[in-house]
This record gives sequence, structure tokens and C-alpha cells, in this order.
Amino acid sequence: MIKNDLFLRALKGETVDRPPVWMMRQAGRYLPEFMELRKKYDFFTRCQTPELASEITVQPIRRYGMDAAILFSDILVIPQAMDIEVEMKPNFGPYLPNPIRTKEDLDKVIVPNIEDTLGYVMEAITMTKEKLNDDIPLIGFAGSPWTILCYCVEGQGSKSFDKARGFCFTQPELAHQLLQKITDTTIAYLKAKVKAGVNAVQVFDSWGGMLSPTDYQEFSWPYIQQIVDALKEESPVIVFGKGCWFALKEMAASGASAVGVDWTCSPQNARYLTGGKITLQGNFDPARLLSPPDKIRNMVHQMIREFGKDKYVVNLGHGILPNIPLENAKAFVDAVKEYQE
Ligand SMILES: Cc1c2[nH]c(c1CCC(=O)O)Cc1[nH]c(c(CCC(=O)O)c1C)Cc1[nH]c(c(CCC(=O)O)c1C)Cc1[nH]c(c(C)c1CCC(=O)O)C2
Repeated sequence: MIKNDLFLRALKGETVDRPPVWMMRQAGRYLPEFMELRKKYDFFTRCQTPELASEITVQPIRRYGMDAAILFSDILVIPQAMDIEVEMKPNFGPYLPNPIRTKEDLDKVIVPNIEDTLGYVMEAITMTKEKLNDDIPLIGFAGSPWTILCYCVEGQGSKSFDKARGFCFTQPELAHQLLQKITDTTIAYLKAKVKAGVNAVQVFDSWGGMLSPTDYQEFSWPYIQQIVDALKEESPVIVFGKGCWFALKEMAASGASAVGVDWTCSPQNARYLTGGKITLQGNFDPARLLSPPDKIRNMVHQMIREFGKDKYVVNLGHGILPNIPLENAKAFVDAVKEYQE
């Protein structure tokens, strides 16, 4: 039994005194105690060493007391496990030296055995659960197949992922084969995470908003739906798509427990588009955490009033920025905890 189960209750749509709060990318981005570890260990060493990954996961909890923890890892451990080389270059971000562009490239991509390739993630979950001591739930995550394809084809981050979209539109059969391999791997991976102890899973479709609504229905949504179908009996699933307000209706009807919203969609519009029944998560503009703490407090209270305190998880509309002052992140979490109707 989890002592503070506010987050899990909100995912079930139960009535709560105040909504739960956590922040996307809360682990490993802006905390000084994280920057210390970052100096000593490279990125994938941090991911692959359960002692480090679990420590980084609980750092923000110790400091701010969020209502849920998210496991420190990365969405790109999936292509890595599929035999696609992934590097994390300092001051550059992800770099995949052999991107997938042809049938020959695709044929080399495997659907791996999860225990053999990603067993270290399960060990990190076990160790994190021990550290959390059942105080709060632990969230596991994966990228959406489309978002993973973006990196596999582009070979690096991008403002518009033109090569990835071009690959889908010139070689759609190959694109669908790659998306299916990623989906099969992701389903096995998330099931293993649930078995290892995570209490909910979130699918990040960070680049879904790069697609037109029509192309989204072809290249992103069906694969997320497969993941929801495969996981929903075993765990609550949160679906988050950046820039995907046009897909909120499908997301709400998918069987997911909650739907993430970014800050370009108002709470009222998000409730309208999702039909008012499903739990929503979001949607504070991450750059708004640069406002003074008093302003943050007022804006958070306003946001809760607009979403409503029930069927709601307070979060940012995307990941926290690395340059957010510590007291501003604290003001965000505290504002939720002091909220009263
Ligand atoms: C698109 C995406 C990635 N990774 C992720 C996404 C989806 C969420 C989103 O849209 O923000 C998800 C992610 N990445 C990381 C987490 C861990 C948990 C957490 O941050 O709360 C999570 C949930 C650690 C990380 N992943 C990465 C870092 C920074 C690198 C480092 O610490 O050396 C961390 C802490 C590297 C990474 N990984 C990725 C990029 C683009 C980068 C470089 C830029 C950046 O800092 O975000 C891919």
C-alpha cells in the first residue's frame, strides 16, 4: 500500500481534497545535487547504474515532496536496446551515428529480449521502490513509437524532424515496419517495468505535434493505442502529446487513465475536447516557472480552478527547463499543497 496515493486516486477519477502534483522531467535537470553526479558520470552510466538512477529519481522528492516520482532514465534506451547506436553528446543532445533510412538499415533493427537488454532499468526500479519506502507512487515511461522514430531516422534532435517526416511520406511501408518494431519493444518494456514495480506509466509523444492531424492518425496514434490496449489492464496509463490538442478526443476514448495537455490548450478547451470525464494532467508553461514565486502561486491556483480539483494532476505542459530557480520550483509544488477550494 502506498501511503500518499493522491496521484493514483486522481488517475482513477476519485474525489480528492487537492490535486496531486509532479513535474515532467523533474529528475535530473536543474538540481545542484544532480549536477554533482553529472560531473562524475556520463549520461548512460547514470541511466545504467541502478544506484545512480534511483538516487537521481528521489532527489527532487527529498527537496520538494512531490506526490509522485518518475524514474530517471531516457526514452532513447529503447532504440539502444534495438541495436541502434545512441550517444548523448554534451552540449548537443542525442546523436545516432547510423540513422535508419533504408530497408537494409531497418532489417538490422531487432525486437530485443527486455531482460537481457534493459534489465538494468528493472534493477533501478527495485532500488527506487526501496528508497521511496511506499511513501509515493513511482511512474515509469517510454517515448511514443513516432517520437522514437523521429530520433532513429533524423539521427539527432531537430526543430521540425524533416528527415523523419520525409521518411514516412516517401517510404511509408518501411516507416510502419519500424513503428511496429518499436511498439512491440515498448509494450514488452513497459510490461516489464510494471512487473518490476512502477505504479503507472506515461507515454511521451514529444514530437506528435510535428505531424498534421491526418498524418498523426496514420503514423503516431495507432501505435500509442496499441500500447494503451496492451497495458491498461496492468497499470494506469497516461498519454501525453506535445502540440497534440487535435488528438485529445482519441486520447480520452483510448482506455488511458489520464491525458496530458500542453500550455497551448486552455483547461476549458481541454475539458471540452476530452468530454469532461477523463483525468487531465498539465499544463503550466515551463517558462512561467521563471516568473516570481508569488506570481507562480497565483497562476497555479487559477489553473486548478480552471481544470477543477478533481480528475486532475497538476504538472507542467512539458519538461522543466534546466535554468529554473530552486525557489520557483518549490513555489509551484507548494502552491498545489496549500490549495483550498
Ligand atoms: C524527447 C525526450 C528525450 N528524453 C525524454 C523525452 C520525452 C520528454 C520530453 O519531451 O522532454 C524523457 C526523459 N529524459 C530523461 C527523463 C528522466 C526523468 C526526468 O527527467 O524526470 C525523461 C522522462 C532524462 C534525461 N535525458 C537527457 C538528459 C540531459 C543529459 C544529461 O544529463 O547529461 C536527462 C537528464 C538527454 C536527452 N534525452 C532526450 C533529449 C532531447 C535530451 C537532450 C536534451 C535534454 O536535456 O533534455 C530525448
